Amino acid sequence: MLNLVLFGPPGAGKGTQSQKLIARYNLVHLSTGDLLRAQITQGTELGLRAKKLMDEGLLVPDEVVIGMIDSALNDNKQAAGFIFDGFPRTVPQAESLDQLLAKHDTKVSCMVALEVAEEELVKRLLERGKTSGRPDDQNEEKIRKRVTVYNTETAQVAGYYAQQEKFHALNGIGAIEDIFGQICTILDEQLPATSESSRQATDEVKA
Ligand SMILES: Nc1ncnc2c1ncn2[C@@H]1O[C@H](COP(=O)(O)OP(=O)(O)O)[C@@H](O)[C@H]1O
Ligand SMILES: [Mg+2]
Repeated sequence: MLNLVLFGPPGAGKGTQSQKLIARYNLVHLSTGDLLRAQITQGTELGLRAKKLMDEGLLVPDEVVIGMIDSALNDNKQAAGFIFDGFPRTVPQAESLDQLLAKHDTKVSCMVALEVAEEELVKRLLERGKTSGRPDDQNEEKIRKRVTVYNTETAQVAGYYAQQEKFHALNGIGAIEDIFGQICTILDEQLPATSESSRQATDEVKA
């Protein structure tokens, strides 16, 4: 299985790249933000609690998002792999993800972090806010608050994966296609030698 943790601050391009990656690698996209917004739309109790925190740019408690990921993994037992987008956001969440994946006899393949400077994030999210309908995209103060929460609470998750030699950083400023190509290069290295190399080997045998 190919399990990618796609990492980066709000507005870094995780959702954009995830849409391209799921098509190419046949992965299931698990965005905790999207899962929480679905709960809010459905008006569940969990959604109501989450909305208050999300509107303020704050993190939802670890056990809430871990529970959602646990169910999503159980609901997708046939998946070729997953993209974790917006999760894990804390080190305890990263530790829980390892435990959850171990129950399914798999593990995180790698983390790709998209690095984008704050001014560019603010610009992108204000632009996204014109159409996203997301209350947390609507004003600059809230956006900066989310970036601060990312820097203080979330950025250290990168160190967790660096220790395991799974960390890859990319410049998230540039053409969407170029960044996609760079992520693909990293992911292709993670794949077992089934696709490119063994296809070549098979061709050689045939020839
Ligand atoms: N490489 C890029 N260059 C310019 N704009 C981008 C790039 N990647 C994403 N965007 C735009 O930035 C905004 C945030 O991207 P998104 O994928 O929603 O980020 P995230 O999921 O990390 O919060 C979107 O409006 C998107 O169209
Ligand atoms: Mg997103």
